[in-house]
Amino acid sequence: MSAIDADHLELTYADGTRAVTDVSLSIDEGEFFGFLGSNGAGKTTTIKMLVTLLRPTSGSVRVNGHDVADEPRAVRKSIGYMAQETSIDEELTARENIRYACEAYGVPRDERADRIDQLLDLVDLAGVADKRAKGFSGGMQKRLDVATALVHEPPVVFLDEPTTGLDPKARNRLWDYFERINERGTTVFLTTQYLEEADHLCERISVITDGEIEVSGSPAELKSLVGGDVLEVEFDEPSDDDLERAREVAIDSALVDDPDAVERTEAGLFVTSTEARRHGTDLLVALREAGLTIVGFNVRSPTLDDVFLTVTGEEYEGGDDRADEADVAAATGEAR
Ligand SMILES: Nc1ncnc2c1ncn2[C@@H]1O[C@H](COP(=O)(O)OP(=O)(O)OP(=O)(O)O)[C@@H](O)[C@H]1O
Repeated sequence: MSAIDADHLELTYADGTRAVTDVSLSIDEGEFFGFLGSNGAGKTTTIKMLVTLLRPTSGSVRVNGHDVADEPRAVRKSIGYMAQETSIDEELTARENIRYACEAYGVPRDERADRIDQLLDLVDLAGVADKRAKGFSGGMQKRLDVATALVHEPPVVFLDEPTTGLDPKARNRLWDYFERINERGTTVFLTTQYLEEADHLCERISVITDGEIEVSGSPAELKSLVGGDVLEVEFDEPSDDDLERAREVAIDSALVDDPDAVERTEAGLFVTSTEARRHGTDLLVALREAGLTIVGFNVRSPTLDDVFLTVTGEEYEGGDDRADEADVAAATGEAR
């Protein structure tokens, strides 16, 4: 059985915005699934339909075998949802927050104490269980958020940008918990601003643009769409004319048969080619002969950022690695 089956979902908001125009998904039980798209592409709207918070304008969804329109309560009981906004109460302690979630999700009374202890352990908050969440770092609050979404041991969890704004260390810790949950058999549906996060965690990814699924596949399958390795070349303070001349030299080179494989960057070029490793130096020679001064070059395997650029023609927005300064400070304090 699929954990999530969405068939031609559409959603138009009351003001006429067609946020989702065609989304079909089939996600297996136990799969770690990534849902990627630029800001405003329709990710949150899709998630909200899957978790029963928005009724599709058309199309149907089944989650854990239950129809979202006909059996919303059964769906809600079988999922955990970590929204972009935190759901924790800062005035309560970590333990009280989880206890409150147990009550809300109807966890049987005699199971609650054990469940709370297990979850505090799972997200490494046992040591601060009786401290108020107000004093927690951003990373600790997110971990508490994860715990509250898991109290009823749902077979499917939805994580909407769970690591946004966290520093890399706090993000890495959360990745561990997500992997642990998934290893226990939980299906995970993740959206993220960080493509490296999707690459690290997800078995399969769908990319949504303008409300429609553009492409789906494993990270390796998606990377193969880029069409080769990427040769990055950087010039010494190039003018616009220099960059244009360099682009023409690259397009004329034996490395490239499609002009779209050559991308201008701020100070150089990205050239995608299956021959980049073997014959990249020929291009460097040609560029030098054309009078360009090369100050750096590198051949690398494609990343999901390259996939996004190839598939959508745009750079992935939101891949901003700067964490909140307050978060970094708090996380550093936490490490001491
Ligand atoms: N309540 C609403 N009423 C009208 N339009 C909306 C509403 N909520 C979202 N939208 C619009 O629908 C489109 C999709 O938004 P959505 O929040 O699903 O995108 P997203 O991919 O999750 O983006 P983000 O990464 O910014 O959260 C956008 O154009 C957005 O402005």
